[in-house]
Amino acid sequence: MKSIKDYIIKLGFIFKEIFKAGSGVFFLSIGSMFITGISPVVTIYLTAKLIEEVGQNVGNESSIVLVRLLIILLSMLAFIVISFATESVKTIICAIAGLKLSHNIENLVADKFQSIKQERIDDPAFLDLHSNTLTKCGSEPLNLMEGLFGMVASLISLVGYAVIIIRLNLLAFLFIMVFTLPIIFYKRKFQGMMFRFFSERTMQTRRIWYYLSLITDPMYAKEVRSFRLYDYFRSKRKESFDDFMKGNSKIAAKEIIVSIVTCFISMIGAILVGIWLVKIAIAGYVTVSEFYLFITAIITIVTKLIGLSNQIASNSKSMMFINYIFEFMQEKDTIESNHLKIKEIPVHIIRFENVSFKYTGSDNYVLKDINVTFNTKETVCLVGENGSGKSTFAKLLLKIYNPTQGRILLDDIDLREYDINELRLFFGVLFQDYVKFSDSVSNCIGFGNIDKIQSDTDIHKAAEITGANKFIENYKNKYDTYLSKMFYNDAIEPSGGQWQKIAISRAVFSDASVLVLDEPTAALDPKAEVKMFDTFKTISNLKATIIISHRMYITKLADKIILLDKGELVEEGSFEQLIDLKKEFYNMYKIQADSYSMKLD
Ligand SMILES: Nc1ncnc2c1ncn2[C@@H]1O[C@H](COP(=O)(O)OP(=O)(O)OP(=O)(O)O)[C@@H](O)[C@H]1O
Repeated sequence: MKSIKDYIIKLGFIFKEIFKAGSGVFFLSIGSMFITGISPVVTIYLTAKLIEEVGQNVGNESSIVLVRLLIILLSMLAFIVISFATESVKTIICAIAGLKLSHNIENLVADKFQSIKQERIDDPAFLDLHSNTLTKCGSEPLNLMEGLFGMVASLISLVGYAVIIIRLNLLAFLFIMVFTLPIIFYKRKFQGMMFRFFSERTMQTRRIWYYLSLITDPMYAKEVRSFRLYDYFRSKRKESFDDFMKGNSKIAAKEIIVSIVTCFISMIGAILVGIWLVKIAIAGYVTVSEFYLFITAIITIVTKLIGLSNQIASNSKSMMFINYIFEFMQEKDTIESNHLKIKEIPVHIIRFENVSFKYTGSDNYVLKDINVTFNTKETVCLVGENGSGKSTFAKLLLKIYNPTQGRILLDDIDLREYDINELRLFFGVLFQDYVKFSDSVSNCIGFGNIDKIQSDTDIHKAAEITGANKFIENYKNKYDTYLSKMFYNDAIEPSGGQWQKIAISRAVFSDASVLVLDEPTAALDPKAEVKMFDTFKTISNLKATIIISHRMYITKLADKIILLDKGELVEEGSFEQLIDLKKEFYNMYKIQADSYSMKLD
């Protein structure tokens, strides 16, 4: 009962979306469904009528007879033309509305995706669902609608044929029906098996796609070619694909055999009833035109029933795929947000209180019992070895993840109490793996604050602060220059360091109170790096800045340095304090300083 209700709810959703995409499709499909449904029955009925009329009027060439025959003939043709025209228009309208429907459902999926927690996005099981949803959300809803209307059309035809056969003999009809039951049952069963196979192999399918992208995506071309990896990834893809096909072919082979056998079984009913019909026709119990009508109905009803079994199976498969969309839309692991606004005060205090964190699926704590307080007048530098947890610290502060234990407080209130959008405006960020947008320079910087993306003066100011203006102004179209050659031939591909300066400009352009910069100088040349040091001085005078860096000289900027080691906060204080402490920070600083004081001769 629950599953029927569930089915109806899902169908209701799909039909609502189809209606939104184009009510014309809906009504045309209903019209076409009726015409397609009754058309074959009407055609054989009119043909039988024509045979009967011709038979009764052999030798009678009166104009009344000729007109009557002509009317029957024209009715047949008119019906064929109308059904063909409706079907053609429906196909065209469906193709257009199908695009719109796919687009609308993709948007719903994208809206939902935006609300999913990062922890869940990191989960491979979620990536399976995500991939299944995205690959099916475009095509399956329309497939289901067309399939259901097609099924109703077949049922209408079947009712017509059933009426004809029942007029002949009810038992003959039941006899035919019983013999077609196996094919309907097994077709549905195999579609279920195929669906389960595809579901279980989603990760393998993703892997096949992953290898394809490695060998075809321009983004990977340089590295794959330089390391001569093409053959390796191609063979890995083939290996995965062959294994996938082995499983797929096994089910398909079984399905072919069972289809042929059940098809023959269905035909047995029709053959037996046909033999009986021939016998009663020879005995003179039915006329020639009735014989034509009945024999055509018997043969066609079986082919229609076989067709219906395919439709039922493919509709149930579509519905199973559509379940992915529903499962995705019902994801509960969404980003929580409360309503609290951030106070408008000159200095905010941020406090990590017994914060520990481990990533989903991992047993290891990446941050362990962190306690630290800093305020937004301070410039904070986070240092530590690779993997010590610096970026994770920043991600918790940005509320991309929540602490596994402990709390992060902003002005003594847990970050979880705040409106998430307030927090997103409060913090500006440069991620280590920042995005290189394919867009104009102006937008690439303006994305730092979408609400004032039109403000060219502020965009230019941000680029001046970071020094990005120097190379931007050399571009022919200045700030209107398109970056990355994804769409335009005359676009510019900035160098690694130039991209980094654009990304820092984006963070600077944000109206954030606190800037979090993760490895902001990693791609800069030595001269640019020294200049960027002055830039950070300027930025940190303008707003609170948290810098994560392996460049120890940057720590001179800091009011507070936090040193992490294997997820633990091991040292904390001003530059002078930590140097005087002569412990780990001192050692790290000294190693780098010594390595830079190389003799020039
Ligand atoms: N999404 C993730 N899922 C699971 N583990 C992760 C994830 N991101 C990072 N880690 C693990 O967390 C640990 C800390 O990583 P993090 O990126 O915070 O270190 P880091 O100090 O910023 O390192 P680096 O200086 O190399 O950038 C590492 O062991 C890393 O493997």
